[in-house]
Amino acid sequence: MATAVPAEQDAVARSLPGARPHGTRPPGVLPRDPGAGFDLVVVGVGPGSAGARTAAALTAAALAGDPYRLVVSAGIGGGFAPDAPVGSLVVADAITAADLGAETADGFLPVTDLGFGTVTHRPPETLVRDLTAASGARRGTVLTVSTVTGTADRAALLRARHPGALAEAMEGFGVAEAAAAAGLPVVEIRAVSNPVGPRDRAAWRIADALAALTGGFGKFAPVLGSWKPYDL
Ligand SMILES: O=C(O)c1cccc(C(=O)CC[C@H]2O[C@@H](n3cnc4c(=O)[nH]cnc43)[C@H](O)[C@@H]2O)c1
Repeated sequence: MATAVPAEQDAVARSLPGARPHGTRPPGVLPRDPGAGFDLVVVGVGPGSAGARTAAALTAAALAGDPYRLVVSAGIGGGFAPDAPVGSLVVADAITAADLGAETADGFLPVTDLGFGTVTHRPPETLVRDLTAASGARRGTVLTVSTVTGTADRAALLRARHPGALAEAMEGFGVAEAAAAAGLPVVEIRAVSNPVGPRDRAAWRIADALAALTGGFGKFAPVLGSWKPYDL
């Protein structure tokens, strides 16, 4: 379970009583209580830090002979109005790097158009379906940005480029790249703290979003714990 900051980790952990910080679980110990199958990692803000720290955690677990089977990127995020209001939960059916590419005179080109890499990771459909059914969370694209959107024009441009986008945050694509490199499925879950648009940091409803994250994980945990990758 990768979160950017400790406050997000605490919000998730409140619904996963047996969860532990990454690296503290003795290899091979079978979980006995709900939540005990989850490890928590603070991966920092932004896709670079998130990717590096997630990759390090996945590699360490694999080398210890106790590899992970699913990677979850979770935290607060901005929501595109009116579809993802403040306090709502979004489960990503696509995790897309929104600004990974090149500006040209004719507009933005994703790196895939330049012949490199990928810009979207898709969480397993059955997992997205079961998480949304269990919680009432919305499903849609979650964009990963390196710069928080701060104007209505930029929000409109992102939505035009990504019509399925419900939310933006700063870590999902980095976490997903690390998961893909390790051959693991990934999902991203965001609780909306602010609308994507003109910057008004004072209006971010962080406490409400963290509470929504805690409430959501009470419903997500059984699904995440029992999900089998039969549709990969
Ligand atoms: O100040 C606090 O108490 C606090 C508690 C929890 C989290 C924070 C953060 O500032 C987390 C930054 C984190 O949030 C994501 N985020 C939230 N809104 C947006 C947005 O509109 N656009 C992009 N990212 C957003 C992001 O993933 C950051 O890593 C503070």
